[in-house]
Formats: sequence, C-alpha cells, structure tokens
Amino acid sequence: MQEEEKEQKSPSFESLDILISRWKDGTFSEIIDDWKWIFSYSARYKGAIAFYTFLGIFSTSMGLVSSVASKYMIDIITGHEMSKLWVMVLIMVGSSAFSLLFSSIINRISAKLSIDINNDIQADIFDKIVDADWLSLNQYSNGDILNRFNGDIGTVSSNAISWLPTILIAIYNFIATFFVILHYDWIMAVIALGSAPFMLLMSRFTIKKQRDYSKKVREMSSDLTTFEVEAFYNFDTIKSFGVADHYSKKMRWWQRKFRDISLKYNLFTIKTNIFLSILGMIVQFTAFGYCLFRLWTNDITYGTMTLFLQQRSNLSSAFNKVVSIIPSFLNSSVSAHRIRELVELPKEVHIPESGSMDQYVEDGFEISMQNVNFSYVDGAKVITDSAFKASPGEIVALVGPSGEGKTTMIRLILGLIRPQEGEVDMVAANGSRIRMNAETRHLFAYVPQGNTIISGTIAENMRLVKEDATDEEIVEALKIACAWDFVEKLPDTINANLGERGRGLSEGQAQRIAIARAVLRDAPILLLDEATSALDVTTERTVLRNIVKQHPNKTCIVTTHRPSVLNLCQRVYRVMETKVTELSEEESSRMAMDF
Ligand SMILES: Nc1ncnc2c1ncn2[C@@H]1O[C@H](COP(=O)(O)OP(=O)(O)OP(=O)(O)O)[C@@H](O)[C@H]1O
Repeated sequence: MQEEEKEQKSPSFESLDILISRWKDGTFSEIIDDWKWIFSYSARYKGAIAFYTFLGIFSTSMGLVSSVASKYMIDIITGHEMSKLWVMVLIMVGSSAFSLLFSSIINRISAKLSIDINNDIQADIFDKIVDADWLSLNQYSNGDILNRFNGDIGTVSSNAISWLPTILIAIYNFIATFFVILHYDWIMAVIALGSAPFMLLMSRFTIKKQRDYSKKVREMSSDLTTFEVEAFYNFDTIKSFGVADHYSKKMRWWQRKFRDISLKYNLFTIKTNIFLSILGMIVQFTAFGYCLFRLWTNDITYGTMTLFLQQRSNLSSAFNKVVSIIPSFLNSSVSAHRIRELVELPKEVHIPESGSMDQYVEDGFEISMQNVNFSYVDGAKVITDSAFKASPGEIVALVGPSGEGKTTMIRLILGLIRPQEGEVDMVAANGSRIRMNAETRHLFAYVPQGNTIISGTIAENMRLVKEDATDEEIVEALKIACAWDFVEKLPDTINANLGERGRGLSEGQAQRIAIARAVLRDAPILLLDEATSALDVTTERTVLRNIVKQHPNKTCIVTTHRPSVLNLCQRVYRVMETKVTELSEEESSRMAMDF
C-alpha cells in the first residue's frame, strides 16, 4: 500500500498523466482497444516481428562488442602489445561489419513490413467502407475519409510493427550499455545517467505539446483535404462564377494557418533542443572531465576512456528512444481510433437468400413498396405512409417538385437506405418476395444524377459493369442508348480515351454513355434518375423505347421533370409533401400535355 502511495507521489510525466486521466474518464480502455485493434494486424506478422527484434538485439550487442574491442585496441596500441593487435582489429572490423549488415537487414525488413501492414489495413478499410451502411457513411465528408484513409493509416502502419521491437531493443540497449559502463566504473555510470531525471521532466512538456500539435494538424488536414477535393472537383463553377480569387485567398489562409502552427511548434522544438543540448553538454563535459581525472591518476586506460565517452552518448540516445516511444504510442492510438470509427460503421444488410431470386430473372420482377415511412434525420419525414408499384415490362415515372424525395425513392428501391417503417420488396413472377438489401442490387442497373463517367476509354467505362463484355455487345448497348452515332465518328471509336467525368464529351453524350453502360449490364430492373435530362426530347423517347424493346420484361423506373416522357409510362407517381401518390391516367396525360 505504502509502495503504491510512493509511486503515485513520484514525479510523473505527461504521458503518464494522460494515461491516468484517460483511465479515470473511461477512455483508457479505448486506448487499449485501439492498440488491440492495431495488434490484430501486427499479429499476422509475429514471426517477422520476432526476427526483427532478435536482429535488433543482436546488432546492438555487436555494436557493444565493437566498442569494447576498440577499447582493447587502444590499450594494446598505447601499451605497444603488437602481437595482440591483429586479433583485436579482426574482432572490431568483424563486429562492426555484422552490426552494419544487421542494421541494413532490419531497415529492409521494417520497410517491407510497414508497406505490407499499410496495404493490409488500407485494403481491409476500403472493403469495409464500400460495405458500410450508406446513411452512416454519408455523415463523413470525402476529404475526411481520404485523410483517415491515407494519413491515419500511414501513422498506424509505421508504428504497428516497429513499436514493440523498438522498445525492446532500446530497453536492451539501455540496460546492456549501462552494465558495460558499470562494469568498468560505477561513478561513470551515474554521470552517464545524469541527464535522465531532466529528460523525464522535459518529456512532461514535450509530449503534451507534441500531442496538441499533431491533433491540431490532423484536424486541419481533414478540413484542408475537404477544401481541396471540393475546389478541384468544382473547378468549372469556380472559374465561371469568377470566384477563383476567393478560393486563392482561402488556400492562402489555410497555408498561413499551417505555417503559424508549424512555426510555433518549430520554435518550441528549437527551445527544447537548446535546453537538451546544454544539458547534454554539461553531462558530456562532466564525463569528459571525470575521465581525464581518472586518466591523470592512472586509474583508467585511454581505451576505457574512449569506451566511456562512446557508451555515454549511446546510453542517452537509448534513453531518448524509450521516452519518445510513448508519444508515438499515444498518436497511433488516436489514429487507430479515427480509422476504427470508419471500420465500425454499421454494415449494409445482406440477406443471403436473395440469391434464390436469380432463377426468375427472365420473367422480370415487380417492385413493391407498402406503408413506407422514411427520414434521413429524426423528425424530418421525407416519405410518409406511401405505397409504390412497378411491374415487369412497365416504365414507371416518379415526378414532383425538386427536393421532395424522388432520389430518396430510388435509394429505397436500391436498398441503399431502409425505411424506418414499411416494406420495400422485390417480387418474382411466382410470388416469392425478398426485402431489398445489398444482395438484390446485382439485379439492378442504375444511372444516377450527374456525371458518372470515369477516366479511361469508353470500352473501359462500359466493362466496369460487365468485365467480359465483347466489343459487339458494347456497340449494341451504345446503339440502344443512341450513343453509337457519335462514338462511331471518334477516331478510336469505343477505344477513345475520356478524361475524368467524361471530359471531352458533351453532357448529353456522357449521359448516353452512362445509359449504355446500364443497358450493357442487362439487369431486369433499370433505374434512371434524371438520366435523360440533357437529351433532346426525340432522343430521350427513342432511348426509352429501345430499352423496352431490348428486354420486354424489364422494369424501368425513371425520375423526371420532363412531362414529355410521361406518355411512354404505364404508371406515374407524384412525390410531394412527403407523400407518394399514383396519378390517374387523366392526370398524367394532362401533365404530359404541359410540354
Ligand atoms: N444524404 C442526405 N442526408 C439528409 N437529408 C437528405 C439527404 N439527401 C436528401 N436529403 C433530403 O431529402 C429530401 C429529398 O431529397 P431528394 O434528393 O430525394 O429530392 P429529389 O426529389 O430527388 O430532388 P431533385 O428533383 O432536386 O433531384 C430533401 O429535403 C433533402 O434535403
């Protein structure tokens, strides 16, 4: 009990304070969980980590052997014992060469392990993000996700492997060096340890500063990446509104913020270094003075003096390493926590029985919604008590004012979001039904709003949804989407290169390629969300007619603001004031006439 009290009263340092305060407020267990998570990755490489540690300890030992050997060599030379000289030279050169070889192997192994673990975590996280629940993931900005994906994973992977070996090697180095010095002279060992208490006190400030700094930088880089992603993504808008100046200023504002924080930290580092250097110099001169005195009194040889001085600096660098492990331990846990937030997002719902629906593809599927209530955020209903139906062979339209919930309906049908109440089902010709989920999505072809063309050739864009599609199939799909007319005229036809977001194509052309891609997928259900908005009326109607002709049992659901499409539709639903209402034939023909 007394022992415990003594321990608590002994001078603590910041990292310990952080750990204790976290223990008290319950976040200590979070740090443990974060590190357990990191170890779940490092554990895959435990053999390599053990080898790495062994090599490190061996190489440190070789370094010590080499220093002791150099002491004897100096003594041999100053004592003119030429006969022993060659043995000592051999030992010294041999152990130095071993030490160099091992440290190079360690360097190589640690680089390889760090890359492997980085790749492992990134690949896992990528899969988890792709399989995360849409609504939960929607709360994170792209910049924030990118930052966690690159920055935080980098921090974790660089420490995940090295943390344990580094601390073991440093502790071994520290103890071994201390005992080598102690073996020759205990006073020298005490002098060599002289700076340790000051270093411990210093760490109280440095660790806190470093933590604050890295926390600030990490938050800032998440915001900055979001700003950059948005700026580069909306380049045209920025230019056309003539707000490039505003963005330039904002960019510079970010740079200044980074500069201020970096320089503030830099000043702190300089001050710390000055203090530590003076401390180091005091210890060094004391050790040097003591060595000279012992040499003067003939108590030690030149060789012992060299060994002392060399090992003294080795001891303080080993000590520094042990102390500096703690902040990187804490930093890694902060990063691991940020990554785990993404990993632990709820997963999408997968209903394995959905596979049984594949056998009914030929006859098509009915989409059926009953008593659906949905809101993105509590208390703000987007869809209330609504029903909807689309049968095979039908084109069904969702119309209504902007922002009333048409895209939300599409997301519900795709099973990207799930209603808080009610059912959204897929019904086969034999009556079997299944709730929409991630596993039913392969039965859909979806053309979302906006430009979805990726950089690469037209064929690559098309094969995104059907890897083994032949050139003929691609051309056929392009014909159905009325895109072949212009693709045919391109110098490389389907192998023509497109820039990011279809740079090089008009908006209407990009839309037709996106529709062709959905056609190529040849899924029984086709969802077009404002996918024909940039087409002229004649092309729009031709595209829709072609699609129905291609597969008579296809279920097509289109959202549109264009009444011209409506007289091609068998059913029209209006989404307005949170209600989805089926329009009578009269109402929809009246609406169609509006054009
Ligand atoms: N990710 C989201 N998180 C929270 N609310 C959302 C989200 N997406 C849409 N909403 C809200 O849901 C409502 C319906 O949006 P939705 O995109 O479905 O409308 P829409 O009818 O497709 O509009 P438009 O015709 O302009 O495309 C809007 O009030 C919108 O603010």
